[in-house]
Amino acid sequence: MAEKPTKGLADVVAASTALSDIDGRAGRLFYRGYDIHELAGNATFEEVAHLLQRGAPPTRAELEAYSAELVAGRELGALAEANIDEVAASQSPMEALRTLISLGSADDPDKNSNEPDANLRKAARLTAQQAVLVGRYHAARTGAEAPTPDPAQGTAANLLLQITGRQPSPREVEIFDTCLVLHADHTMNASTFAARVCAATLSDMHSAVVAAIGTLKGPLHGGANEQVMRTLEGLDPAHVAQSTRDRLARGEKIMGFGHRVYKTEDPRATHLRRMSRELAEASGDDRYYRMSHEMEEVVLAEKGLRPNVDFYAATVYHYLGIPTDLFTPVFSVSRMAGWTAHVIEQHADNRLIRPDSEYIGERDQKWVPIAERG
Ligand SMILES: CC(=O)SCCNC(=O)CCNC(=O)[C@H](O)C(C)(C)COP(=O)(O)OP(=O)(O)OC[C@H]1O[C@@H](n2cnc3c(N)ncnc32)[C@H](O)[C@@H]1OP(=O)(O)O
Ligand SMILES: O=C([O-])CC(=O)C(=O)O
Repeated sequence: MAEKPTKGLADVVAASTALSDIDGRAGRLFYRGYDIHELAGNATFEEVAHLLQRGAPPTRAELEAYSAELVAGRELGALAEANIDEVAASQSPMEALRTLISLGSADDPDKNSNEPDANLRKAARLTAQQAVLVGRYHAARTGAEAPTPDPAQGTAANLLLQITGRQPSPREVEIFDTCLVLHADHTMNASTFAARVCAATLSDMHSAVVAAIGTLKGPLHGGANEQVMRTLEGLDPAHVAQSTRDRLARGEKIMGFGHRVYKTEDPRATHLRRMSRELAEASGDDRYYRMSHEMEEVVLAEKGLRPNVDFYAATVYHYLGIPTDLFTPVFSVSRMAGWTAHVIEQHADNRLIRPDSEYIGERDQKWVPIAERG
């Protein structure tokens, strides 16, 4: 008989990885051995994507070559290009990304190969395309002309320009770049696990990231950042504490709090809180930052729960001028670096992922033909 399952696979080690590591008690996160506190504000998203996908921080020449690959990879395939308007008109942002990445596989020159070189090329293209797709989707649904990506600028500057339609300040780009760095990988989170399960059948990288996008979309995972903003927008600033207490008393979950692995502060939240405060002060309207801070104090006092990565990311994105329903898509742009790196890692040392289940249904049933069932 199968063992009792651990609900939600909590504490089950499902894979070996050299990509990221978490010390949940100490509140520490590492990408390939580099502390997130060292990377935040010092490394660019492109450097981190290279680190994850290609195994080491790039030299200057490697970064130039990788950046050129990303620029070339911004070109969408013909099928995605032909359908973007229709998809934008009929699908929400995360649905649309799931569809458009799936369509994009049709035109990917490496679509039929899981070989290491093909996977590296696809990882770069998918990372570049996810950012372009978010900007193009937003332009298509608003009827605006998407600003042409500037080949001299990186992912953060271009994506902010594409979404907001205005040239961001250098500090805004730095902050957004740090957000992308902070969200790039996170051990066996649900979307990465989904990607690895798919890849482990020896399916292709596009299929794996489509599974991951669908998984990130849920409000218990990446979808929480959008819900955080909707909560803040729906709150009366004068009653944040009472309303939060009331919701907790009713047994409701407060989005952006709690984590399966961290038992103390999520180290990414430390940076996001600081950046949220900076942007709030610079904006001249720090209402949402103050409300967030008040919520944080109440949830800690009442439930002992701390903010996760999604909590202060919401107000950072808001102050950067990103529409609320693009918060999770922005997360997916960054996490594409991690998902693709995990697919590469899975394919390099593969075994089918097929756990067991505990059967809790009826046994020894006798089949009654439909004519006798009434
Ligand atoms: C990028 C990311 O994915 S970060 C996570 C984003 N998700 C969210 O912010 C959604 C809100 N948070 C949650 O739902 C959870 O904390 C999760 C999904 C992140 C982790 O889930 P789990 O590890 O399964 O914890 P679980 O949901 O069992 O919670 C344990 C207890 O804390 C409570 N709890 C956990 N999170 C919250 C919360 N945000 N608000 C209120 N109570 C909470 C649960 O109700 C449960 O209480 P109980 O034991 O009295 O029933
Ligand atoms: O690790 C998790 O379960 C969720 C998370 O914080 C992430 O994916 O960044």
